[in-house]
Amino acid sequence: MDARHRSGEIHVILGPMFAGKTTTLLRRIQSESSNGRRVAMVKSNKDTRYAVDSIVTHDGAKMRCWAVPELSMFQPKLGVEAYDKLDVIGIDEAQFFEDLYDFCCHAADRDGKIVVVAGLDGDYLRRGFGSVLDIIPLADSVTRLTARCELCGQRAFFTLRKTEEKQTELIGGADVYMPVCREHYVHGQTNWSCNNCLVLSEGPVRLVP
Ligand SMILES: Nc1ncnc2c1ncn2[C@@H]1O[C@H](COP(=O)(O)OP(=O)(O)O)[C@@H](O)[C@H]1O
Ligand SMILES: Cc1cn([C@H]2C[C@H](O)[C@@H](COP(=O)(O)O)O2)c(=O)[nH]c1=O
Repeated sequence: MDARHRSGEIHVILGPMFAGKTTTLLRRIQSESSNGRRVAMVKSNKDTRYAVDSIVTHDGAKMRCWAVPELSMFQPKLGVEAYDKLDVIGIDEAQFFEDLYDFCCHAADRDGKIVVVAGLDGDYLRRGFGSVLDIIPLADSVTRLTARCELCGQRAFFTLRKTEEKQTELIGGADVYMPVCREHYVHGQTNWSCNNCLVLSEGPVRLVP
């Protein structure tokens, strides 16, 4: 059946860095493809860490994708005919797309696509990242994955930045970030502010050389 004639779906995969979001996305897209669905993957062209035109997990699994600055450019880049034939669209690094909400709405509600979205729900300060949290009310399913705390092995819910850069967007991997549990997130900050309180802590870990 043509995708336009069935109702679409939106599935969202969230979590800190190293939680397996991209791995889960790739598996889902590969499984849809094995079931005969026509699939395409898209990521932000801001992320050139491992490859320009592939989505790559931290342990090296990869799949070809379209890299675009904004999702509105996906259909023009792919071509209208190819877009119309698609059943499933996988989006990685969703936090970098400002037009995520509109794209997901149109793709699922209007065009009948199954959209699988992977991204960071929070930035290094644990604030909502980009438009990722905005699409939760649109979703059929939301899966929040956890990583392993790099300092104690407990479940990690947060991403700690190891460097002193302050801008929200800073492309990087294990050189810049690590997954941590709540305790090590709090103690890993040399100073941080929350709800107007400032805590100065030396903590057990020294992150900034
Ligand atoms: N601290 C870490 N540094 C580098 N790789 C890690 C670390 N923790 C986990 N990994 C690897 O990363 C994989 C998950 O990669 P990926 O799916 O790309 O995660 P995400 O997209 O959530 O960042 C794990 O299966 C593991 O092999
Ligand atoms: C926490 C945080 C992350 N980023 C960047 C760092 C990476 O390039 C991506 C996340 O990639 P992953 O597939 O989830 O491992 O986002 C950022 O720019 N700002 C942040 O606060």
